[in-house]
Amino acid sequence: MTTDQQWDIVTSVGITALAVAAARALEAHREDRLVHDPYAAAFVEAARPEAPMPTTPQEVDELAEQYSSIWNQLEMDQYMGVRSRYFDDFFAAASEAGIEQVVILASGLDTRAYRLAWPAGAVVYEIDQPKVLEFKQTVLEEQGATASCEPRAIPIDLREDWQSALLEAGFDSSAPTAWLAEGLLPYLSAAAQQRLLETVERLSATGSRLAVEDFSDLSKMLQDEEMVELGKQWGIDMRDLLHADDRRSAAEVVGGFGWTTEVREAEEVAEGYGRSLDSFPMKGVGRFLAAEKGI
Ligand SMILES: C[S@@+](CC[C@H](N)C(=O)[O-])C[C@H]1O[C@@H](n2cnc3c(N)ncnc32)[C@H](O)[C@@H]1O
Repeated sequence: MTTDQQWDIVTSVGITALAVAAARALEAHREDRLVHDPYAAAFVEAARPEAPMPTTPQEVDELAEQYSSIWNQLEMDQYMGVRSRYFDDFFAAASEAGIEQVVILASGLDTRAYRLAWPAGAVVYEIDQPKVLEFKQTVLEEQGATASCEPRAIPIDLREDWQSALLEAGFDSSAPTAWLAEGLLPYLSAAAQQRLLETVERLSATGSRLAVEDFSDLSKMLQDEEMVELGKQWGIDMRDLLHADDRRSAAEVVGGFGWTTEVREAEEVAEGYGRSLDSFPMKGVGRFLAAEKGI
């Protein structure tokens, strides 16, 4: 991103959060679904984006002519299902290990705070832009959503001093934390990504865990005309929004802090869930990192 502007749920990078919610809504209709997000479709319905964002297979069919050829080719929902499930499993394992403090960086319309079973006493901090979180809260209230954790919204830009905002909201840096950065890093410059990971390291007690959707080569994504075309339909210029500058992977950075790291290719993770990403255009680009801060 080239400017420090604010955005809402239908503009700039905000609309990518809506698109991800639409993909999760579609996932819920699959017989072999990997996640079920009961609120995803309601977000799309409430936002009324100008670009069509199908949330049911019927809508995909209806929009086939003008839109879904791209949607289908991208197989976005296939990938999002895998990605969502992988990070759901990450949190299940963290809860199992006794971690009760969670921070979701760039939470967007992620509803894990509401749809996952959390241990008693768990607190889930969600950081994103103010208007995105405001929209999310309104829809969740309309839906009567309840959570088994205590969700705490931190409305701030992640390029600003979010550390202070988090601490002011009650974050305990002496307790182990489970962190997530899903669908975030491409929207940060290399320098902002580095600062973000340094802040995570600074705030993490021993035993903390971090999961990241990492990318091997973002420039490959930007060379994909269909991806860029899809962005245009959403009113965004992917080449302006995404940073393809040279950077160290998140695994390299946190590995350098002494964390243990496990990196898995998205295709391999998908196979483990019985799903193929063979025709996914970002093939070989997406990977998932799970890291832990040891003693
Ligand atoms: C593709 S969406 C992913 C949302 C969510 N993590 C998910 O997977 O459903 C990208 C999100 O990153 C947020 N985001 C991007 N840059 C940000 C920044 N500098 N500060 C706060 N949020 C940011 C956007 O507002 C948006 O919600």
